[in-house]
Amino acid sequence: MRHYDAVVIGTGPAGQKAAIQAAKLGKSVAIIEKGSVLGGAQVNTGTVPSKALREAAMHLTGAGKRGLFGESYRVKKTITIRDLVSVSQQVIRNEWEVIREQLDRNGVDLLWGKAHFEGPNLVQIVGPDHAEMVTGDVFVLCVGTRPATPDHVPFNDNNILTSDSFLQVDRLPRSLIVVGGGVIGTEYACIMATLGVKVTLVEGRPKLLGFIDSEISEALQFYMRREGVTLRLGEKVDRIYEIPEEERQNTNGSGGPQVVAQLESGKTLKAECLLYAIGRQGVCGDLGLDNVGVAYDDRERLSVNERYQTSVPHVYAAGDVIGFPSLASTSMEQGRRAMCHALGTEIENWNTELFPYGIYGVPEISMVGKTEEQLTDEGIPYEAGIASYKEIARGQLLGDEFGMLKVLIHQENHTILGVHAIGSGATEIIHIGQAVMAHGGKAEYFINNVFNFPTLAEAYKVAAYNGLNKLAHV
Ligand SMILES: Cc1cc2nc3c(=O)[nH]c(=O)nc-3n(C[C@H](O)[C@H](O)[C@H](O)COP(=O)(O)OP(=O)(O)OC[C@H]3O[C@@H](n4cnc5c(N)ncnc54)[C@H](O)[C@@H]3O)c2cc1C
Ligand SMILES: NC(=O)c1ccc[n+]([C@@H]2O[C@H](COP(=O)([O-])OP(=O)(O)OC[C@H]3O[C@@H](n4cnc5c(N)ncnc54)[C@H](O)[C@@H]3O)[C@@H](O)[C@H]2O)c1
Repeated sequence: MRHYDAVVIGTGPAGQKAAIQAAKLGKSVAIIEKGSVLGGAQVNTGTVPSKALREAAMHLTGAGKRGLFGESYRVKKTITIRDLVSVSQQVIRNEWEVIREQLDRNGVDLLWGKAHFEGPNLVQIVGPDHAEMVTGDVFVLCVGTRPATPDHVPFNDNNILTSDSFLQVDRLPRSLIVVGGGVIGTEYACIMATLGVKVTLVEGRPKLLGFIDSEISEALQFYMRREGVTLRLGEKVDRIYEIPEEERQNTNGSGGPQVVAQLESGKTLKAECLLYAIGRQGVCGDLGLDNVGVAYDDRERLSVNERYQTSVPHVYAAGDVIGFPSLASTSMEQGRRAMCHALGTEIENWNTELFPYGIYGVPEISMVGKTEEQLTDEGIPYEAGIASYKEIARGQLLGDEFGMLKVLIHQENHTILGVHAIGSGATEIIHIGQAVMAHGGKAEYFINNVFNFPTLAEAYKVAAYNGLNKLAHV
């Protein structure tokens, strides 16, 4: 039986970085994967395919360039699912190779099969054609999540779909109901609307993306409505069912409605497909955690302390399995930090407050730090400095007249408390604000330093002037 200093379960972003960190610290490490491919949700069903789909949609429809070339600008008249999928498959294959090479290069043992704890330090791995046992001193559980699929929704892989099965659909539906205005629902609603699909989004709360700054979500909602998306906010779905085939053919013909969503308010929505995206569910139930003494909640997720340690000291967890924010970006860093602590290597920064969020809707959104609502609730005095992309030469060059950057500035000491961006490059330029915040920088930093011209980064300077000018008049 092989013994390892560290054993990681799951090859998603959390697991990859945990395993490589152990190898870099000179430890023997194994990583276990139950699927047939590497990379978890990030590479196969989540981040990469959805972003590849978005890039393809943006490129093929010319969206984002319409401010420059006119509303009717379109690169390709008819877009097939093949156009979209081919881009995504190429990127996914490349990611598999990159992960494989990184693991090999660092001497991480990759063990294929489903991991199951047989004792506190003993794991059985059952693969497609073999089974083996390994022991480990420390474990990092990075098993991720799967889409929540409540029993009352008749999922069928054809027209009532989760975000996993949505990627397998071989046609572009003419109409789509999206249930859930969280990150997945919002991103796919935007992508599909860009492709010309008639989208209706139902969200139980009064706004999309509950955790983002309200001004930004209002701007997003305005843009989505302008692109033809119907938003049913503050509404919940009561019942979802397929229209029987006979009725469909008799009344609608092909491409017509196939699915009905009845809302609690009494409204009836019909569309060719429905995407159900109301959150994700853990997969800890069949890990054998009873044999270790680690408990999981009713959604099969794990609780950890600030060092990513479960209630059993040698067992750590990172990534989606520990809940919010459930991002590939944060999962990687959680995995790395968990492994460092497990192997007795302290790292300097345990701060999670500057973890950024990137939401790849159309338009793109990003944030770091506090929202206006949080600052108000916490009684922190601030002023908002705003730059509209209309005032930025690069915004004009890109044809993005809609974007904006908002910098929240402490009223007294002028430190930066939060940065919120919507529009082209939002997920990139956010890191400028993040770096300044990490170093305790003030709004004056943006005024007193020169930025390349023309860049979107210039928006920081304009926002800082705007905020400080307002403060001068307080
Ligand atoms: C549609 C969609 C879009 C997304 N877009 C973004 C985005 O743009 N940016 C972003 O930052 N995040 C995004 N995310 C979130 C991101 O994909 C996840 O946060 C990330 O993949 C979580 O990483 P993880 O390592 O925790 O788990 P996962 O990536 O889920 O990987 C877990 C791995 O563990 C394996 N596993 C599970 N149980 C066992 C077992 N018993 N034995 C062996 N192996 C096991 C699984 O097979 C899987 O490979 C998106 C998610 C979705 C669904
Ligand atoms: N760009 C990114 O970083 C990215 C992209 C996609 C997904 N993800 C991650 O994937 C995870 C899952 O995303 P998600 O969007 O499925 O979940 P979520 O929890 O973010 O959002 C679910 C939404 O559904 C709503 N809802 C719940 N029940 C409802 C009902 N019956 N009717 C109408 N609305 C209802 C909730 O109010 C909530 O807004 C998230 O944690 C997210 O971080 C990240």
